[in-house]
Amino acid sequence: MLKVSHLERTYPAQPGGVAVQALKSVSLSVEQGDIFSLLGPSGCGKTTMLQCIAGLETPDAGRIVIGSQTVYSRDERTQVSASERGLGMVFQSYAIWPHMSVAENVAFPLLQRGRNPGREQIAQRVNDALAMVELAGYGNRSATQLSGGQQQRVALARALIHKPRLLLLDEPLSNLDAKLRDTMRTELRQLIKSIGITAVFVTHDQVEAMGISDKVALMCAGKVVQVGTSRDIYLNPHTAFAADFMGSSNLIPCVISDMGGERAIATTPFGQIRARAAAGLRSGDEAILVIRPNAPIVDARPANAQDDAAQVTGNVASVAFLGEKIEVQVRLPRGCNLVTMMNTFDAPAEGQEIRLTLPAERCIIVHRDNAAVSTAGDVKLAEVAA
Ligand SMILES: Nc1ncnc2c1ncn2[C@@H]1O[C@H](COP(=O)(O)OP(=O)(O)OP(=O)(O)O)[C@@H](O)[C@H]1O
Repeated sequence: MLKVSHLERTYPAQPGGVAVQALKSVSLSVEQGDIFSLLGPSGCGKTTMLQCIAGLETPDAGRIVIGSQTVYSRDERTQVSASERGLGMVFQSYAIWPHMSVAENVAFPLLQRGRNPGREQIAQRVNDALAMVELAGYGNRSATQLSGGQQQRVALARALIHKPRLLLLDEPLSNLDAKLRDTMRTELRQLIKSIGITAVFVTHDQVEAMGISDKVALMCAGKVVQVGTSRDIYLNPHTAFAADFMGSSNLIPCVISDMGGERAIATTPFGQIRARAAAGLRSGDEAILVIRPNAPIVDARPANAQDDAAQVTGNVASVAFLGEKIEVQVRLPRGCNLVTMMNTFDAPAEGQEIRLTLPAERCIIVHRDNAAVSTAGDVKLAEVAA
């Protein structure tokens, strides 16, 4: 449905500033009917990407194809205008007009284009769009009489009124409070899926991306660094950045001391750990061992994993109460802290000795990159190598 190839966009330097390379040869493709998220930290290029797809920003190079239509190609000198791309957009601010009724807000794009389709047809299309977002019967209300979540649905109805082939959403939930955001995330996914439209969704919130998307493109500094389902990126990150941004992780510097078949051995400050390894790593490489907080099994040894699970012993440094779960920091040998999640009812005492089993299939060795190695204390890689 959408294919972006080698897209480049550099914002020219402002007086006294430097040029910003916002997109560096970005390629991705989105399947028909998928909700596809662009996820990454602030400034990584998500909005620039979305605006290039929308035709609101002109790339410097590359190609964008929507359906079978090339809407931008530098080589072919093609540039289809935003209004001719057949897209619907929902922005962070919703851009709902407070002085208009719900129906007038939704009808706005029909009247804007200067081809007024006639009262009856407008009313029919507004009613259809409102029904799609489950706001049938709300047309005569003032837009200000709606809750934040309902206003967001009005914005969605307005984006759908032209029956777009692709829906673009730029952080559409970020103005809602935390609890409503959770509800709306589920609701928005159900709505988009029931309409059957393909959607590209921009967010910097990994929980939001995981909850709403069929696929995620993880972006960092103008590049797409990994594409996959949320589950795939969570379970099989390629880099420390991907592990750190998608979920939370213990990132431990290590050296790969053996690589055989599906398992590798990571030499870490607290011993040798068997783990899976990301593609492209070799024996002798300096790398990062990723241990998700929910990976260790506390004070237990799985009966069927005797040879494939390392055991480490440490002391409880701190216990943080988070409701259903508690976060336990375990101080391991040579200054390493490992964060693990435990059931609230199993809370250990601070200072208590604790034994962790680390099954190999739950640990993964990934490529080093610039992600902060956050939980490994002050251990230096050189020490590990020694
Ligand atoms: N009009 C502009 N002129 C100059 N630089 C810009 C412009 N728009 C964006 N940038 C820069 O381009 C880079 C990418 O910005 P972009 O808005 O695409 O990132 P983002 O991932 O959407 O960030 P956020 O999540 O904060 O919205 C940033 O360094 C930003 O400062």
